Amino acid sequence: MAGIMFQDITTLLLNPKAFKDTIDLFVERYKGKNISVVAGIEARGFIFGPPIALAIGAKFVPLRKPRKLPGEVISEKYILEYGRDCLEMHVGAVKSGERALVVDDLIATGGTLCAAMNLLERAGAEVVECACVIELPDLKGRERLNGKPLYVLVESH
Ligand SMILES: O=P(O)(O)OC[C@H]1O[C@H](OP(=O)(O)OP(=O)(O)O)[C@H](O)[C@@H]1O
Ligand SMILES: Nc1ncnc2[nH]cnc12
Repeated sequence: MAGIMFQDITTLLLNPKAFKDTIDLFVERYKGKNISVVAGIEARGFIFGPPIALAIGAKFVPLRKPRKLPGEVISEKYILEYGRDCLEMHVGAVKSGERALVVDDLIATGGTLCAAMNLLERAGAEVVECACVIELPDLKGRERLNGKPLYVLVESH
């Protein structure tokens, strides 16, 4: 993609110690926080979300691109650094009042995380925090999260 400095997490996955250390940092932060839902964003949030969910005893809820989930869904459209897209979540996956963590690999403009939080909040969940491995702070994605806390492991300028 012309003009985009693509941040690739696949090299991290090739190093089992680095991958485990990454997951452990999130698990240390979120265990014992009464979080019952880890929502992961397709596609790269599906890599980091499930191991965190298993370690803290939460269910994993996939937030998917359109027309991938077989059941009834709610949808949120959003705009990102290189186009527009939409996220969907199964109706009934999350109950009203549940405490949720949203996980993705990276925040750029924040549009994706904003759409994810909207889906969870429409289902009545309380989003406790968003967690990403990488933040691109120059794109000011944090400002689109309506004051919701965002935890990241590294910033890339
Ligand atoms: O903060 P934003 O500007 O919304 O961008 C961040 C999103 O962009 C990337 O996913 P992408 O939409 O490229 O999809 P993919 O994971 O399926 O490759 C990344 O994994 C985040 O989900
Ligand atoms: N620069 C970037 N690198 C990787 N994933 C992205 N998603 C949005 N912007 C991105």
